[in-house]
Amino acid sequence: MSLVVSGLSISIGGTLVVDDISFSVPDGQRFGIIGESGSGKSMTALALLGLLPEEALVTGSILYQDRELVGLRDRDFAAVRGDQIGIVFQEPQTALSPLRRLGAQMTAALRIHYTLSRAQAQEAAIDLATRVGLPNPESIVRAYPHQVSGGQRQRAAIAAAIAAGPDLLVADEPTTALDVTVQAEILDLFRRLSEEGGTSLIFITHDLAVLRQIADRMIVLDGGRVVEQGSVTSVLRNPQHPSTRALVAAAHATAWKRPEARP
Ligand SMILES: Nc1ncnc2c1ncn2[C@@H]1O[C@H](COP(=O)(O)OP(=O)(O)OP(=O)(O)O)[C@@H](O)[C@H]1O
Repeated sequence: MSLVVSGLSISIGGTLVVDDISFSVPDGQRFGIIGESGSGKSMTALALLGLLPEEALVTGSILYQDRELVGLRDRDFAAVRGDQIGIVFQEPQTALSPLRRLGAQMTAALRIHYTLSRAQAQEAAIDLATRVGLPNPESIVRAYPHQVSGGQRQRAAIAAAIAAGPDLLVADEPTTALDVTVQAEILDLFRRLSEEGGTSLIFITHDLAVLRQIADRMIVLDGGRVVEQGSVTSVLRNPQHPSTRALVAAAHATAWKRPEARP
């Protein structure tokens, strides 16, 4: 079992934003966390990555490959991030500096762990660009973020997240800022990466139509609590909680606009 979260609670400034949630993600599984805005999805993701605001109080347990992450020192968490757990955010701009070439950014995590010559770094960047389906890898690694499209920036951010070969990728609304066609391509990429590399994926979204394209199992968060869990197919077929029903209705309402995303 790659990740086991038990009784995780997070409070910030005395407010409980994540309330006693538990879930587990076996090796290689694609797992969805869904909920309306403010339900605690991002706080859960940030807790897995040791990136919560300093004033956050965390209790419970996050076991990753049998190692307890709650209470880990910043320095140790930094080693886990990138190396064992990769992160992809909604806005590739958050992950990518506008001032550095894509190739250097894609290989940043690698260069923390290995001393690479210029030629080796270049080769690794081209290899990563190829793996994430960037066009003309040899030239795109020399481009700056503003010189490529939003979808290509997200591919580069994904390349940076997988560079050091993490066993788990956490993706927080990674397709929300993209148009529907590009969104579908990025979902394909996540699926391919997890199938080829056996990487587990935690995919966070408010959109059930997106989630059904990528995840096998899921939890639904509402007010910081898990209100429903199970396989994506069964939750879609038979939603129990009112907030899950609202998510299903929203997914149906947008489905006519995007036939490939029909729930
Ligand atoms: N830095 C912070 N300090 C205090 N409260 C915060 C902070 N960041 C988020 N919160 C609160 O924590 C709760 C959970 O927020 P979180 O960002 O996890 O929700 P979310 O489900 O990811 O929403 P969204 O889809 O809008 O990103 C919200 O009520 C939010 O207002």
